[in-house]
Amino acid sequence: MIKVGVLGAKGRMGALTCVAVEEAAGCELVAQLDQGDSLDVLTEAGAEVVVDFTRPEVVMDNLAWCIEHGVHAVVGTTGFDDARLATLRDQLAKSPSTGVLIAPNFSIGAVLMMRFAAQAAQYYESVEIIELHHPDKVDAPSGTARRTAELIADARREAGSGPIPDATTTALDGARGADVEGIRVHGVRLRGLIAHQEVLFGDEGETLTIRHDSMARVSFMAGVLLGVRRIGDAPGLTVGLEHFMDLS
Ligand SMILES: NC(=O)C1=CN([C@@H]2O[C@H](COP(=O)(O)OP(=O)(O)OC[C@H]3O[C@@H](n4cnc5c(N)ncnc54)[C@H](OP(=O)(O)O)[C@@H]3O)[C@@H](O)[C@H]2O)C=CC1
Ligand SMILES: O=C(O)C1=N[C@H](C(=O)O)C[C@H](O)C1
Repeated sequence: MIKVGVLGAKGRMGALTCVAVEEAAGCELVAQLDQGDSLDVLTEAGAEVVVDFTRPEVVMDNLAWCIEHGVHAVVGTTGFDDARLATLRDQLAKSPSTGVLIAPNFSIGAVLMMRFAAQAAQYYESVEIIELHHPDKVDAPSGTARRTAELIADARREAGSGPIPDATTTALDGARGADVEGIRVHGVRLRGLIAHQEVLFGDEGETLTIRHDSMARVSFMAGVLLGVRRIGDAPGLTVGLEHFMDLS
């Protein structure tokens, strides 16, 4: 049995994760912590793996504690940039048997959408990303959109693609979205939505749109459980659930 603790257990994702872990074969839910609870409960309960669905402003402190105490972490919380990932690598170097998975998106379909977008990137002159979420989301653009833009930018660099054409010289603030490594990312917040993304590619005479929709948060649970089951055998830092999936 893998002993699992959940951080952010009263939140939208954390609460669902508690249920998923309780129902999962080979997993035991030993701690459910939220704002104000002491992380020491995790050691008292013998947690081997922690799932973090909290907030970008607290997740780094949670992970520092987990790494220091040799507790593996499966992280859905957003807000990771290169500087944060470098900090985690430094911390993990001092606790070499501990594993941390940072998964911008746990939905299998979203992981595939990112993979397909990276594959398509070299063939198109233009690309833009539209992410659409529920209005209670605290960060923009989404972690998924940032990651997708990074993967597309990497693929374009590798292919030697030129700059994306855009003749705009006059624009209201925000009209052209955020610039993530040269890729324009647009955010929509709309009641009724959960988590959705479109990646639009264009070239002479054709466009390609890759769209993924999470219609319910249960779509993230298979990926969370995959992370929980695999992280104990993956010391160090893993970024992206695709590393635990067979996508060859
Ligand atoms: N990777 C993925 O597949 C997914 C990632 N996410 C990401 O997960 C994160 C959480 O999303 P969501 O569940 O919707 O957000 P919620 O606001 O519903 O949940 C966050 C919870 O964490 C609690 N919390 C805040 N600080 C702490 C702390 N220090 N220790 C423990 N708990 C704390 C919050 O309490 P309080 O409200 O009192 O602050 C709240 O209950 C976001 O970054 C979101 O983008 C979401 C969906 C999928
Ligand atoms: O806050 C959310 O809801 C989601 N957050 C993640 C993100 O920012 O990409 C994953 C998914 O989009 C849902």
